[in-house]
Amino acid sequence: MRLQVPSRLVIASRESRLAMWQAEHVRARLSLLYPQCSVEILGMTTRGDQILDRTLSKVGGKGLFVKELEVAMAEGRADLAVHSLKDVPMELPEGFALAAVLEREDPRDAFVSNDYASLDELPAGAIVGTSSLRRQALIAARHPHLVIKPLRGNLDTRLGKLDRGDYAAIILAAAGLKRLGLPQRIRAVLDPADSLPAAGQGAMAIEIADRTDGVDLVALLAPLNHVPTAQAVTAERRVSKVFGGSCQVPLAAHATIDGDGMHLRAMVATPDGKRIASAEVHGPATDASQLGDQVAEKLREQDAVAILASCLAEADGGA
Ligand SMILES: NCc1[nH]cc(CCC(=O)O)c1CC(=O)O
Repeated sequence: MRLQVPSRLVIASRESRLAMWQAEHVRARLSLLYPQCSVEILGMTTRGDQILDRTLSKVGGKGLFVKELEVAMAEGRADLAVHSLKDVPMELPEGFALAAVLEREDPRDAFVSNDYASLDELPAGAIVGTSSLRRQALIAARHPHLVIKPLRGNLDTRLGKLDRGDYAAIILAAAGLKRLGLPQRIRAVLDPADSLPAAGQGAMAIEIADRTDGVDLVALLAPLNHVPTAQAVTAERRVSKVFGGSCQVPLAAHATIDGDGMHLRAMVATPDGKRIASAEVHGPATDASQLGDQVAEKLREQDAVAILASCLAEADGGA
């Protein structure tokens, strides 16, 4: 059966440099696949981009970065949205779906500093910037002598705050720095054994809305879907979903694929890093969701629910 290729496709994207790079990457690949189709990018500002003064977990979480793009699709102003998968809520609203997950970039966290080469080199009291509760908990657990301060904004804003001297070092996703052509800013990549990545970190996803015009976007986007990455992030996001599916808790889930096999590791912690539960499972990559459930079950056996309950209580009290 021949695919019906529309004459025009519009990609909705946030306007940060990273989001635009990602949208342009998808645009270029679709243009190569479907030269007869004009692929355009519609840039837009989201609430998540506007609210820069508060920790994201306190103002509504991940959905803030995707809502406006979904509205554009629902209103027919865009056909697809390109996201950093890490920012996509575990459950999409009715009528939306992820159509493809692209091959993952480096999923690790990166240590960025102008003065120090690694977390181990930082002196007691040094200020480390991150707004991720996961990174905060993991740093606090291993480096209790460091001071963690919130750091928001897009990548350029965050690097600017480091360069201005507000922090001794900051932690960012290696993937974003690499995509923006800034790999030289990475002084050290953190070993996933020490800093287990967030679910979906380093992967891009394409979201679509249900439509009635007969255009099969899932089929059109299929060549961009990278099966091992899709399997890995299915397992990771399953763990996240089991534990509430928000970014309001320190939770990590990271899967690697070797041939047909998957190795899934996951962790939950209190924000101060004093209590950590971690677990891992191995199994067939095709059983991604079940592996996610299994690792979640192991975390539960280590009191994960109580650990997360204590940090949710803290978030409520600290507003
Ligand atoms: N929450 C912000 C965000 N969402 C995706 C990335 C980086 C790229 C990626 O993980 O794909 C970042 C920046 C960061 O965590 O430093």
